[in-house]
Amino acid sequence: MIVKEVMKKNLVKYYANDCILKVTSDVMERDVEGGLVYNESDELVGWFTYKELLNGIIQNYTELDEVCIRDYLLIDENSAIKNLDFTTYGLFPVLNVEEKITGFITRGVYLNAVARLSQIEKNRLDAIFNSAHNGILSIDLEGRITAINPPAERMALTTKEKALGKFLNEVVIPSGLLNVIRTGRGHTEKYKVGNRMYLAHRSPIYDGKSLIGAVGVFQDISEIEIVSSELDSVKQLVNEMDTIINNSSDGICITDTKGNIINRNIKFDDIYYGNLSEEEKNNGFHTMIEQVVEEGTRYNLMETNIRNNSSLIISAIPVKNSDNKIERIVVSVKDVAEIDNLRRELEKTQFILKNMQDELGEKEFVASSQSMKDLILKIDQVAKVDVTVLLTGERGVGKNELASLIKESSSRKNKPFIKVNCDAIPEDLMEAELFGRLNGTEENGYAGFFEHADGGTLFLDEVGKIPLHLQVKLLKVLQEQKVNRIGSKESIEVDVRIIAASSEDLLRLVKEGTFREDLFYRINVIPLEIPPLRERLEDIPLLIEEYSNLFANKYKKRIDFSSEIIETMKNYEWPGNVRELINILERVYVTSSEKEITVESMKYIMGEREKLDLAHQKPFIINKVMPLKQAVEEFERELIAKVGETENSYRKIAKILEVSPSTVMRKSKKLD
Ligand SMILES: Nc1ncnc2c1ncn2[C@@H]1O[C@H](COP(=O)(O)OP(=O)(O)OP(=O)(O)O)[C@@H](O)[C@H]1O
Repeated sequence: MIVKEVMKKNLVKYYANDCILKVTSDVMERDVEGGLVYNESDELVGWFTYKELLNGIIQNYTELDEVCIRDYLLIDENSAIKNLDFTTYGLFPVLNVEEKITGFITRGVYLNAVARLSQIEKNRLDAIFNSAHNGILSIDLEGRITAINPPAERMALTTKEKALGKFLNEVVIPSGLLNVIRTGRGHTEKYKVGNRMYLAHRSPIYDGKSLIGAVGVFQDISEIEIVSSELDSVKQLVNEMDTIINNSSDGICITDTKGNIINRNIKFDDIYYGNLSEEEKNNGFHTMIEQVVEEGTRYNLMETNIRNNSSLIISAIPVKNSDNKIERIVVSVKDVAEIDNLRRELEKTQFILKNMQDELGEKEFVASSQSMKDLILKIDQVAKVDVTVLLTGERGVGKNELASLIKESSSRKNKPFIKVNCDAIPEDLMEAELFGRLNGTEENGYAGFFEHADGGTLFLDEVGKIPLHLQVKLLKVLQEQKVNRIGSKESIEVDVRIIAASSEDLLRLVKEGTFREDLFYRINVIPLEIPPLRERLEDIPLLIEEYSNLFANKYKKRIDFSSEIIETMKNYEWPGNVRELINILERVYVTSSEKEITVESMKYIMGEREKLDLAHQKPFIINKVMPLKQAVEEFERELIAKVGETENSYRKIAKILEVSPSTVMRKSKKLD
């Protein structure tokens, strides 16, 4: 508000010689509180108010000149009202921009204007007070409520009418405001009422230097608290996600729908980027992202890892928001080499476990013939010495059994015993299986059988099946007792006792050039030949007894074998040696419903086995309904068993069935 808006316009000019009484009645009539005084030349000489006129009347002065105040201060009509100071002057003459006197302003006019200003200000503050989102409540020094706005009314479940003038404690529970009165200091506090959370800022109210009350501003922060705790859980989630992403063994990358990378882990750089040229790094990715965005579904891709020739499985998965719109794409890259390694490790462990389980078998080793007794004696002697033993003999004579006996009688009895059937391992995998592989990084590599057998015994069954190019490496390992994993220059020391076995004549293989002579002499330190079963017929009755007990237990029935039967069995050739004898006994137990087997039935069963060639032409018969998976497994079982009856190695069976030897081995194990 400025002077121009409230001043009295200069309507009447009073002169110094004007009569006081006349001027008084004129001023009263026009209700103007005072006026300006001029001389005869119309120049301003002073001013007066009621006070001066009254004083003149009391003093019996006659002319205005005697009471007017000649000291004056001219003010600009655009001056702010609030800047005027009426302590020295009772009236200010007012000048316009042209410096002409246009009126005056008196104390009364000024006070009126200030009162109006105050009212406006008060209304404004009231409006703010009442429309503030936060609750505001003030008290006086006694603790009585002096003001409360609608949000505070709602928080305190009261009304302004009820609350005003009441003691604070009668209206609200937290009484922190009284502390402010007591200490004169403000504070901030968080508190809970019911299930709502509040934040209070409490401050003292001072009038100049003296404390006159306290005001509290209360904010309902329940929603903020919820949002903040949600934010905390989101932060926690982000942390967890980061930990998962950064520690994943797969490469993970998160992009927006344009393929811009938002987050990716080190593995992703390692597996995926390591595989790309600079140019591919820039745009190889985008084609896949575009496809996912266009089709809205997962996209899978298989690429070759140029560094280790293994396969990379790349998947791009869309992440949709609640409106089913794609927001992000998660790309994961998996190096199949790692899965392969794990699978190999698993197979190896299963293999080792199986060996151990075999070890735990209940059956007794039968050696009643003189030749076998002599052999056991020799084994007992050589077992104690850490020399390489070569066990030879036809298939099924018991080479595996004797290898176990050697290990059992040796000082390495409680150390690892790894049996490796060299005939069962595909040629291209054999090197890695025996000696291990480095495969880029330390954790990607895996140990071979030599490392697994460290400190113990390694049984190399069908050693003649090791291909020529690996025989050099094997010889080196045997001589130096050190292995180098494929791809590694570092040698690993191993302390392994070797037992080798072969059903083929190794000397013949040496002559044929498929087995190295130096390796032959290296493993042929202690040769032990196991005679075929037909040359140690004395073992047959005991073997029958041993395995008959075993099957009686397994099939929960007992079948008696008469001396006639035993004689019949002694007359058989046993081309498959002890393994064949066990198979025939089991067949008797499975097929016979009688307590005693007749010579005819026995001959028939043994004769059946001689006619195995014919069995190849026998059709497979489905005689009951079963799940397809089981049927397929049974079919596989039949098929492998049929071929197995004529072929004595996994490799030969595999060749006929046109699968890999490891498949045959795996399936036969499964069928066991
Ligand atoms: N003297 C024995 N006493 C008890 N069981 C025996 C005896 N000899 C062999 N067997 C059993 O006969 C089966 C074949 O034996 P083993 O596997 O040791 O023969 P192998 O000569 O190693 O055969 P392959 O050359 O096919 O590997 C096994 O079940 C084994 O337990």
